Amino acid sequence: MCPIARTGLSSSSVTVDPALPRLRACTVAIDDPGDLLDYLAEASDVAWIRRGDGLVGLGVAARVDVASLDDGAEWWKALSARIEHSTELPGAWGVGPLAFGSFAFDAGHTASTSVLIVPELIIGRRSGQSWLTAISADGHSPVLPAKAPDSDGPGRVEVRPVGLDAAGYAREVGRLVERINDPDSELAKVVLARALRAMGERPVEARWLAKRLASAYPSCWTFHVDGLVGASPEMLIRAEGGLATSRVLAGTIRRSDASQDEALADALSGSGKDLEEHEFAVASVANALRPFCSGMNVPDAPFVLQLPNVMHLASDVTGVMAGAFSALHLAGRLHPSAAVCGTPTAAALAAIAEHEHLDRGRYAGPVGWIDTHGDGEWAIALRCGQIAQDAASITLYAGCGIVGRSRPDAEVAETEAKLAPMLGALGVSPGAALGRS
Ligand SMILES: C=C(O[C@H]1C=CC=C(C(=O)O)[C@@H]1O)C(=O)O
Repeated sequence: MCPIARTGLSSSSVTVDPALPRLRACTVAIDDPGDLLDYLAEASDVAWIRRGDGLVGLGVAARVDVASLDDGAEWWKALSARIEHSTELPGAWGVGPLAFGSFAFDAGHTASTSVLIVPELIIGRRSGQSWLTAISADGHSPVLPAKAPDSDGPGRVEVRPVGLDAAGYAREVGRLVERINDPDSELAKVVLARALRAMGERPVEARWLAKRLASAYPSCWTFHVDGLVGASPEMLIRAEGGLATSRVLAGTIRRSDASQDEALADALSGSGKDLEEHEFAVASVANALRPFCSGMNVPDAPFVLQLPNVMHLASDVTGVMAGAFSALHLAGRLHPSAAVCGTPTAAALAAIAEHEHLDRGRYAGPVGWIDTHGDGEWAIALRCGQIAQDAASITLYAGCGIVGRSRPDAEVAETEAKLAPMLGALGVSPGAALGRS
């Protein structure tokens, strides 16, 4: 049995639902367990990996479907108050009992649920320190399980559009550009997405995809929660000990070969159309975060973030929190940012519903984890796909910010570049999947 030495969170001001379980958590330091993704075995297991470090969660100690980020924040706050935690690593950020979650982009326009999962066992590693946390009703001690065996992957994969095909997407981009340029319209930017369904010869497995994504896109946050798997470059909100950080991306150029990188980076940072897209995204995040901060740093100009497939204009917005705000509470204020929705928000949401012809599900919604102190990391679920319940297929998504100067053919090409990570992880050549040889 794991001795209970201290509790995880003060329960002041939390209304405790008696239906919530009482849980005991025990954290122990361990030797390096190797590749964390090797431990993923079941579809309910969760993962959060960057540069080889991170977290995997196995089994389910508690799970809830919630209607909103705020409902999720309340549920976790109440459950946290019922978790007793003993730990060999007191004070270490993100170490201990956690909830992992994935939220729908627009709860009002989707058949998808939003979910929070508290795993029974968390295996973590950060900066050379590894640990195990067990969470259960009886407070048993954590034990490192055997690594799960590798599968053969999905085999031959067939890809088809869901909703709009490339020509339909280009047509809707053209219509949006006309609307945005109409002097009577309040619309300034709309992020329009498209989707592909990839069907495997064998089941599509999160672990297979996550391992390939984590190795090909190490600087991105590779995630898996409830069938949503991807490698996102965009951090909606990271909360650590009173500091809030958001990595805002908008404005994209496709990479070709390394000899072109400098010219491409110059072209991107000098592109008026991309800078306009980016400014809307930064303003939406900075304005939403400001009321919760006593001080903020909003960069005057973006830097160029280089990924294997694309370059993005990027800004790291930081703030010192003016109170104890949880990462999920802040995610609820920031989502949907103009990086995935548009400006102004309500008009952009309505335009998305009208022009996109797609249920986004959890694509472009927050995905991440939260600890019992309210700290955590919530990325925007981009460069991702949702595995079907029967694992026979995965739906892949990509979107682009449309402004008055956008060109339909260039936006189609940009969605193709953004689909490349998931297609590559599935072993499909993006050219073949998109009807180009
Ligand atoms: C909406 C997506 O990307 C966003 C993040 C970075 C750059 C973007 C852009 O340049 O349009 C998008 O705002 C996506 O990947 O599906």
